[in-house]
Amino acid sequence: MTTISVEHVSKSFGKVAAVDDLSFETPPGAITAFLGPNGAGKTTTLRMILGLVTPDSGSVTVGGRPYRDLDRPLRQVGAVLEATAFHPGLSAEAHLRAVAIAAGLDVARVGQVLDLVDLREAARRKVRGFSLGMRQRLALATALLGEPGLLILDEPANGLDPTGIRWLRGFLRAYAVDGNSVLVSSHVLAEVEQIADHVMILAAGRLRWSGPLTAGSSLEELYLEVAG
Ligand SMILES: Nc1ncnc2c1ncn2[C@@H]1O[C@H](COP(=O)(O)OP(=O)(O)OP(=O)(O)O)[C@@H](O)[C@H]1O
Repeated sequence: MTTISVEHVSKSFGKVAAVDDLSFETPPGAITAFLGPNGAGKTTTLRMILGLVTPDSGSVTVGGRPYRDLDRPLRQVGAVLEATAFHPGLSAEAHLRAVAIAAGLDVARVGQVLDLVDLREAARRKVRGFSLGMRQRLALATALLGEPGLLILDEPANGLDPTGIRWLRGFLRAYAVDGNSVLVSSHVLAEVEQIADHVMILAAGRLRWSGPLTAGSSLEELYLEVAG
């Protein structure tokens, strides 16, 4: 069970306090949504969890250890951050094979993840011709290669068509039901209401609200009250 633990974390860029004394733990086996206005510090926090940004103070661990100290990170954490870059001249399949080989994962997993994200038919096409939604699916396939217990997704529904959004919802629910954890950052409150078990609302780098989503109460009202 891979839990994220953030303890008294702060990060400034020059005079901007992007994250200010932030503490939280993600509940295991659940879908947690990370919400907040533009510039609230969500992406900075996700990047600190993944060891891409170093906090000025505090501690960030995944399954009890800093991300950079994980022995086989792709087996523990799958991440899709914004603007995921692929080599445009590679096919989806070649991209996935390259990542699998580099990470010491079984290449047989490539076919499985292509099926999981429903990209099998486009597997041999060059990524340069992929739509935004297809890129999202490929990014998710890449994140799933190591069968991680934790998925971290930044705006995963961005670019997906309505069928794709429904598919993503079902996929993430099944993934969480299997005992895995999902942390998803989003601005689409209607989508979050349908998908999340637990919500964290960040504003100006601080956690303003955290708790389970309760049926019948309006997330939009709560969000506007807390962060608006
Ligand atoms: N590399 C950086 N250099 C300078 N400032 C940065 C950097 N990264 C983030 N910031 C600043 O830190 C603050 C938090 O940004 P962050 O991207 O974490 O917000 P966010 O909640 O993800 O916003 P959005 O919803 O718009 O994606 C912003 O004021 C942003 O300009």
